[in-house]
Amino acid sequence: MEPMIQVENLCKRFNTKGGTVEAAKNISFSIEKGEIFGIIGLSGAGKSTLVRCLNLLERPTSGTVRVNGKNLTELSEKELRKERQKIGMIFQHFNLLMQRTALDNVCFPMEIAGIKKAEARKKALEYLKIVGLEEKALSYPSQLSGGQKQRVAIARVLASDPQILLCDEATSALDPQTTKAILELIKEINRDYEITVVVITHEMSVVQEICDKVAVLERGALVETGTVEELFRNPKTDEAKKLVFSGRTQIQEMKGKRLVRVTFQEKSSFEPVIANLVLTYRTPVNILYADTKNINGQAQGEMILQLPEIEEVANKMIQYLRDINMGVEEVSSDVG
Ligand SMILES: Nc1ncnc2c1ncn2[C@@H]1O[C@H](COP(=O)(O)OP(=O)(O)OP(=O)(O)O)[C@@H](O)[C@H]1O
Repeated sequence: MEPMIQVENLCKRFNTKGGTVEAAKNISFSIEKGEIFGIIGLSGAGKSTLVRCLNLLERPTSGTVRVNGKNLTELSEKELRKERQKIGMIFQHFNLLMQRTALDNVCFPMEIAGIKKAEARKKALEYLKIVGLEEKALSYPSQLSGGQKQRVAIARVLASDPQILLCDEATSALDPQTTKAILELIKEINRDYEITVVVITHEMSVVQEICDKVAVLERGALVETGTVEELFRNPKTDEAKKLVFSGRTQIQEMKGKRLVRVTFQEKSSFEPVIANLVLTYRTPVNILYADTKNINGQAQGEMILQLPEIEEVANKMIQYLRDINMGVEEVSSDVG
């Protein structure tokens, strides 16, 4: 099957007074239909430029962008407008029309598409219901919380019946709890409406929460692509390591002394637990030993972890492991 989005040798250069900025350097990747694909990078890496090139809001200097097999760079303005309707977008600052109610914001793309007012309102209410905001239909954006505003923006995207949803730092202005809820909603939409999703973010936790695959951008170049699991388990480039942990220096400086023995029922649960632990506290741990033992006919996993030196982080990690029902005991450093 043809990829939903296929980018080949995409370059974008900006000519500024200070010289030429290469915001995208020979980027190639493809996104399959129904996938949730993350593009992650630090500030200035070129994420916004790349996502704007995907719907040609920004015209690439060279290279191609194919959506559903159509090369967008070859289309006329009129054809391009038609193709763009299939690509919805949500933003960090929501971009709602402040003078319109939530309902009228959702009606907006339908009005432009020439749908009759009564029908548009009926549909808009349905979309607001899908995003869990039916009772706020007549509220103005200024009367809504950040999470609610993003829900309206998502309902507005649904109203244009897109095949692709581009999310440009869509949760960056939200608190962790609201972020989780919005990511959950995006996942639901991806599943229920088979909308392919592209998530632009600087936060690894967002990628972990929602993405199937991820591409790492560094100074305009795509340095690593793979499944989210691969990136967590084995980040190859420095940039990916920097994103997975909070910084390389921290890895080098790790001199943790405290050892804990962690036990659990299934060996299979060990990898996601460590990935989550490292990601939650942005600090690596050393696995000194891991095995499965057969105890009374039951598979029992056992791990010896070396925790980071910072006591506060180590204590939090122990609590985290206890909270998810793992057996945790401190051991002296002469184990093994
Ligand atoms: N219109 C423009 N004219 C000149 N330079 C630009 C333009 N847009 C972006 N750039 C430059 O391109 C590079 C990438 O910027 P971009 O906004 O795509 O990065 P980003 O990863 O989205 O960063 P952030 O997360 O901070 O928004 C930067 O060096 C930026 O200064």
